[in-house]
Amino acid sequence: MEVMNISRVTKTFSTGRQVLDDVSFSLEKGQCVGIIGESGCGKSTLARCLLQLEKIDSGEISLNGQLLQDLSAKELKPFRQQIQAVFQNPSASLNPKLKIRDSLMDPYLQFGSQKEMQHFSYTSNEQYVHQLLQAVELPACLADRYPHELSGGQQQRAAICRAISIEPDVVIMDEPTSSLDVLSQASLLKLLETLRQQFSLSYVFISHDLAAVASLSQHLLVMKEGRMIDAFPTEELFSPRRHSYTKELVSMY
Ligand SMILES: Nc1ncnc2c1ncn2[C@@H]1O[C@H](COP(=O)(O)OP(=O)(O)OP(=O)(O)O)[C@@H](O)[C@H]1O
Repeated sequence: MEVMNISRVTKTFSTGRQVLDDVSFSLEKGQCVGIIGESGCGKSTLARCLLQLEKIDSGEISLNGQLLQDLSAKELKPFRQQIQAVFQNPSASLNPKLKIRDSLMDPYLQFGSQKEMQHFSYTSNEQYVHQLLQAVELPACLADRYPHELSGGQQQRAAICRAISIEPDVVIMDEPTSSLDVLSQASLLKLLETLRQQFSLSYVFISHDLAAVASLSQHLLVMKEGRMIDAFPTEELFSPRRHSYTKELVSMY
């Protein structure tokens, strides 16, 4: 089942620079689409457009069959609980002034009480936060700490925890492992895979790290200068039919 569809999206900034040019792809429920490309090719802009944090010039972005780009902020609100984000820097998701428990409770207080949850249950804040931390393999004692009292890996787990706390359909991840050391990256990728399977999450995983993207994704899209120049199932990454630029990226690993 398709959860998200992106069709012929273009985006030009006020500087006159066209950053996205005719970008199309779809995301199936429970699957991960990986988007790879070098710095400046438009990956983060695409993530921001998918999240409706940037307006697109033309094309269509739909979530569960609903076109998003023409909705007002008020009309978008019900869709905000279906699509969540994880960014490279966990501080984009975790308020430094809030204890982890309060950051984790925030999406539920905004949206969760209106939504039937399949995997988490709410009887008290304490019990709900405990379940959330357990899902991302963090000890319950971290609930009472502030973000700066966690390691980088723990902060990113808490950011992921917040993103999945109201069981969204789609999680857009922009370089979620890039700020971490190699060991923390590997364990975070393993956790993301477990969560995808456990909660039937659909991911858009954006990174310049081909190995990370390929390890998590069922489908890969290659971006260059704002365009999708190659798209294929991950098992065909090494096929001789790949675009010359994809082969170049592969040869760098
Ligand atoms: N708000 C903005 N106004 C004008 N230009 C922008 C804006 N945001 C991004 N750009 C430009 O758009 C291009 C694509 O940027 P973007 O951040 O989407 O690339 P990226 O592929 O995510 O790069 P990186 O991997 O380095 O984060 C860059 O040339 C950037 O300078």
